[in-house]
Amino acid sequence: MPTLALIRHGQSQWNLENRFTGWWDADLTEKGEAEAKRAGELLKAAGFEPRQAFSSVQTRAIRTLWLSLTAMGRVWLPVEKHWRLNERHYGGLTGLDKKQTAEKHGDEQVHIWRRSYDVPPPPMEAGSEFDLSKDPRYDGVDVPATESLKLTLERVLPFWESDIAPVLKSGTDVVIAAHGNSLRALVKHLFNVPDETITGVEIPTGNPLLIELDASLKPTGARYLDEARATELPTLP
Ligand SMILES: O=C(O)[C@H](O)COP(=O)(O)O
Repeated sequence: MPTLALIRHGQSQWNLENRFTGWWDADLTEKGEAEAKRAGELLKAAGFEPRQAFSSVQTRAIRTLWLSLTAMGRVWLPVEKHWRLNERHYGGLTGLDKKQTAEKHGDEQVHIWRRSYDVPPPPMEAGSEFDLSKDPRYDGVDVPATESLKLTLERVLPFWESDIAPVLKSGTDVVIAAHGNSLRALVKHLFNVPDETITGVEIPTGNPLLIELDASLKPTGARYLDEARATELPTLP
C-alpha cells in the first residue's frame, strides 16, 4: 500500500516577519533551511523511500524539497512542480503584517480570513506591487486575485487527480513539498474533514506528515515525524 509524505516548507522570511505571504515568493530563512534538512533526515530515519516528488512553483517549497531530498540521498528523484500546489493566494492582505492587520480589522475578522473554509480575503488591487500575473512561471495561468481554502482545494484537486493519485495508485511512494493551506486543502480532501472543523487543522513547518493509504487512497494511518512539533491530526476517515 502506498505511503505519502507531506512537507510544509520550512520557515520563510515572511513567516519570520509575520506577513501574509500567499503567492509571494518569500525564500527560506536559515532556520527554514535547517527545518527542511531535518525533515529529510526524519524521513530517511523512518525508512521512507519515495520514488516520485512534487512541489509548488514557489521557491520556499522547491528549496525545502531539494534540501530534504539531499538529506535523504534522493536528489535523483523525478520532481514535478506545479502552480496548483502553490500556497492559497492571500489577495489584498499579501505583504501586510498579521498582527497590525488584526489590530485594524479585529482578531475575529482576521481569523475568518485566515481559517474559514469559504471566505476569501479581499482581492488584490490591480497594479499592486505584489501582483505576480506577469511572472513568467505563470505564463498561461489565470493568477487569482484572492483565494479561500475552498477555492484553493478546487484548484489543487485536479492536479491531485491527474498527476499525483495515479502514481500512488500504482503503488509508488510519493513526497510532496508545499504550503500550509494547499496542504490543509489536501488533508481536508484525504481525511474527509467537514468544512466547520478544517478551521482547527494547522500544519507545522518542516515537519513531515507520513500518511499510509489503502488502494483507494483512503488514509489508514498518519503521523508527524517530529513528535515534539506535531499538531492534532483529523480522525481517520
Ligand atoms: O501565506 C502565508 O502567510 C502563510 O504561509 C500561511 O498563512 P496562514 O497561517 O495565515 O494560513
